[in-house]
Amino acid sequence: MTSAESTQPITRALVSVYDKTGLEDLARGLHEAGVELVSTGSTASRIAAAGVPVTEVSEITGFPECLDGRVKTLHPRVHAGILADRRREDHRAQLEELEVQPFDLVVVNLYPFAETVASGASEEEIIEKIDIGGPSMVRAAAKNHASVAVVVDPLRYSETVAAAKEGGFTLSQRKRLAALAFAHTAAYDTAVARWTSTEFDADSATDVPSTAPAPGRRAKLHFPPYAGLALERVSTLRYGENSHQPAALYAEDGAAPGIAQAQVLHGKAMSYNNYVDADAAVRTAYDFAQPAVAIIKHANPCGVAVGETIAQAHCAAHACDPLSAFGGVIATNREVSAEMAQTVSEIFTEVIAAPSFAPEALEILTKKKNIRLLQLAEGHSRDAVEYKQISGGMLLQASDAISAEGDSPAHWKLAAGTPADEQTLADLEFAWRAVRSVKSNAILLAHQGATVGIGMGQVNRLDSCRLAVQRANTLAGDGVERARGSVAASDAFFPFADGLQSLIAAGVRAVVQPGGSQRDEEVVAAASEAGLTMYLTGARHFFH
Ligand SMILES: NC(=O)c1ncn([C@@H]2O[C@H](COP(=O)(O)O)[C@@H](O)[C@H]2O)c1NC=O
Repeated sequence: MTSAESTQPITRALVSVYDKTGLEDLARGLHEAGVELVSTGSTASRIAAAGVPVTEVSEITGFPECLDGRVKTLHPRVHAGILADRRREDHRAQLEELEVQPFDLVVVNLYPFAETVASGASEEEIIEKIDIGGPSMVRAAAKNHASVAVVVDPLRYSETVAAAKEGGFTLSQRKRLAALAFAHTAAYDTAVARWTSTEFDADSATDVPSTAPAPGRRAKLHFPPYAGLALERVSTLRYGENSHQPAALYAEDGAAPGIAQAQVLHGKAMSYNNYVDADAAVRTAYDFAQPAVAIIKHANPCGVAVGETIAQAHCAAHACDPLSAFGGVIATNREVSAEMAQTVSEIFTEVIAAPSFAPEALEILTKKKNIRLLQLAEGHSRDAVEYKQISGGMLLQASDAISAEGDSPAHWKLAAGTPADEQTLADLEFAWRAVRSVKSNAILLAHQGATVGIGMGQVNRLDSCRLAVQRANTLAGDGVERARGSVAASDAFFPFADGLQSLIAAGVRAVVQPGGSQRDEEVVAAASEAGLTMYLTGARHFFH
């Protein structure tokens, strides 16, 4: 806005709001500014009860609000008053001829459609909460921003009153309000279209999977013909993956609270890569019921561990690969304690993402100006469906998740060797949960609830096995061969026995893998011959 811009005085306002927050103050303020108020049913009652003069919309239309509120403002006397372009002589003349008085301001907020769906209401109740008259007025006013200001958010009432008292909004302010209003109705309609597409167009929806699901996994998920997204910018970022890529963070309307909704408690602004790694780290840590820590570099874990305490889990995760943990992104599934904070304060760390930080932990960590502390939103979770952009479109799939039933050892099949003892089985379960956070092809070696060697992102499984062994035996830098006596998890089946042979040669004593290869027999025979315990899960956890 430039100071030279002229304003459009506000003399008459149409107010129709479901959410009555701040309504009395708005009405009083507008009245003090000399604005005449016109309003619908219960909005008008609230304004009148506050002692502010108001005209019922039915007096203007000469038609009663009817059909349980389905028709209130849907009338030419209302819409002509909003849509007349007052810059045009012919529009002004028509208003006069039709005896329609124009509106300068429209204040509307809509029926709570998404909230009604989320509440588990019946179809009938949900349908009644599809607002028709509200979006019509909002869109009309936004289109006619040349003459009308539109306000859809109670947070803007005080600036609206201030504008009314100072001669109205400028054109650039009205344009900005119009853009916000169109975004508001677009997000509203997206929610309605997604719901109707899911509920009413189920016949053309695709059901997945076509094969029988593993135990505990979702049998069916609808992919409706329409899957609109409403994204709202949270912040612009310094840059994207690289410094020549401009970037921004958006939050999805109606999504489960995730990393996009987390709060930065301390430190510099989060970068694009920080967000990507924090998301991967939290996904990993939240796969465990016990206190767990994941340390991530470039979207891959360089250490994952569980422990009696979060500090123990952190020490064990860090010990896996201290070299790579430098500059890492850490996530916990428990409050960060003072003890953990003390240890982390001595290691260069980019981000700690956690459900909460103990006050003493905050005191220690906020002394480090370069570390970012990210507090996860209450009820942090992942959406049931995930999106992956490809050129020209988007792939949607049910999010991969650890299933309490399907991924539990109770459902595994012993394919080779003797049944694992309790500790070995616990380590195998830990390794199986952790491996799903490693980019494929993934081989993960673990011992006593901690990773000891991770072979990530290789284009063949043999290399992943070799990498996991080599990293287990060298990264701690103390000459101890940590692969020996460890257990291994493989995110997908072994297509040949060679990868498994390299694990056996390194002294791995038990393996968990999905099975299902054409050469399973060969792989199982190699395990049996080596006296190796091998479990088959029947489920795969590729991660790209
Ligand atoms: N049908 C109509 O003509 C109509 N006009 C306005 N509304 C909505 O009615 C609500 C306000 O109604 P009330 O003032 O009665 O609480 C607002 O959320 C507004 O968006 C309407 N309701 C739904 O479509």
